[in-house]
Amino acid sequence: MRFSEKLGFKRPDDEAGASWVAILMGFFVAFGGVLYGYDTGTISGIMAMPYFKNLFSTGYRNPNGELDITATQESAIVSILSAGTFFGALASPLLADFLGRRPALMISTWVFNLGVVLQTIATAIPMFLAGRFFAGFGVGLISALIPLYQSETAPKWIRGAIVGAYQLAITIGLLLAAVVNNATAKRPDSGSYRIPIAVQFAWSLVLFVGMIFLPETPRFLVRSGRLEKARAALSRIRRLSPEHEALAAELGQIQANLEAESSVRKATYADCFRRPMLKRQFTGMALQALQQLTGINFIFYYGTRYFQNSGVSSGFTIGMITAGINVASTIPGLLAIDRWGRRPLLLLGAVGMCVSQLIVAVVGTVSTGQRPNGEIFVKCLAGQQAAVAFVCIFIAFFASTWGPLAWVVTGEIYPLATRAKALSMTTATNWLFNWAIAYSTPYLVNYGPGYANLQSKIFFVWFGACFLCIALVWFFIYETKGLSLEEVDELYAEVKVARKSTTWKPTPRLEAAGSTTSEESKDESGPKEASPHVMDQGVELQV
Ligand SMILES: OC[C@H]1O[C@](O)(CO)[C@@H](O)[C@@H]1O
Repeated sequence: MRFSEKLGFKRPDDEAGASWVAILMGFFVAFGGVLYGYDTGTISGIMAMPYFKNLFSTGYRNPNGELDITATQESAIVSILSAGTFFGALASPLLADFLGRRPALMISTWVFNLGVVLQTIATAIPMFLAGRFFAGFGVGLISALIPLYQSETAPKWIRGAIVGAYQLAITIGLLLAAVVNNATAKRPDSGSYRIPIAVQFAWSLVLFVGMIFLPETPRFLVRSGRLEKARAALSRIRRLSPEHEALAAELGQIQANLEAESSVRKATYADCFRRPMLKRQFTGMALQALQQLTGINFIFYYGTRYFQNSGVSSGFTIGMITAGINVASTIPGLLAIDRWGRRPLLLLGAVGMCVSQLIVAVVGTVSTGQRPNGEIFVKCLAGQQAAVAFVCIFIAFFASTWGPLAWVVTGEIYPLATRAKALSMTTATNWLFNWAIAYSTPYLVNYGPGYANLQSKIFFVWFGACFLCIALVWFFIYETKGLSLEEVDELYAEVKVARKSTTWKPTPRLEAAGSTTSEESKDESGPKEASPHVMDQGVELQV
């Protein structure tokens, strides 16, 4: 029995050539998620480092009398990265379609490196902010290009796990950030924060060097009219000679797919918000917005400082524990996605997160007090420890469900006609809310004029959002486990109530009509020669 079969994946018998090269390629580029996770994760610890606070302070002293950065500066430093990422993600199609997926990825690593250099040499906030913006822009480009590269090269039967591996890499990046921060935090010099920043260069170098050896995607090469290069790339990926008939057949499929795509008149952005697409567009954007509003990044961006303020001895240690739980819990989630299904997992995750956040909010609030100068003190250490434990439980629920599933579900609910546009908007929604949380939480949490001083009560906000997560899944998430993209279209057309989708079975129409085999119909890259649903969708959408 193959290793992949032991893990529950089933490779179709008729798949041509080797799949391990494509799988390795997919997993290798997933490594780019480390840049994303590390870059977003490192800042929490950096802002808590005494050397950093001293160097970048513009004279403000915190309630403990230490030189510090203000909440306004803190929010600018954290959120400018997400702003850069938002624009980077939107700009990615320009590079990817013009130069190709591979050069686009390689260039992105250098945009990122520019940001790393600026942050490392900065001694004042404006240059540090510029560095964060460029690093963010690079991460935004990479965050959109990696799933694109993966989807154009991954074998269909293991694509979910490969896309999920990208989320796993994000969590590994967050963990690496916590470990490196922890290792340097006690240094008395500028190395305390400069080393964690400069280290990112290594991750981006790994991606850059790796990309030198990986091929361009055959799909992009066909699209840009370079058939012979596409044949060569495919022959490398499938381990078949360029003359092999299976290779010619696959190239033919790619061409037929592209022709089917271009025969559907391009849908506009406005079409995504009209019936029959409106429900799916809303579902995807709400899913991504709520994934952020669960409060996950409050923990990863501000966790170290928050736990320090709450009197729990080492915020850095807790940062490592939370990041470790995040990685470990993502793995069972990936293995469960194609077995349990999307709806049960998302529902379980939403209920688990909701209960944990409520407990953290109540226990965290009653076990701390605040002095008139704004300083937080611990009234009940056991209560604080319990709150930290429930933060960990919350992370485990998030990482095994909403973390990967937000990407998996948004990747599979859109029809070919609107898919690229719909997806770019849902991804941008994730970054927009990421930014909003990074920007607003210091104002909401901290003490001082103009600040809401919510402290632990902020967890009531995340609790409210997790409650909305339950409602979203119940009323809007359709079960798409094991369905091809065409069947997902059929499902949305036939089933009006989301919870009834779990008992829906696709009609065997495609097989009966002989237009495609059952394995072909599961190809997420879209229908082949007879592409009835693409055409149906084109007519249905009036595009
Ligand atoms: O694992 C946590 C990480 O996952 C994401 O939500 C992306 O899916 C990030 O915004 C967050 O930092």
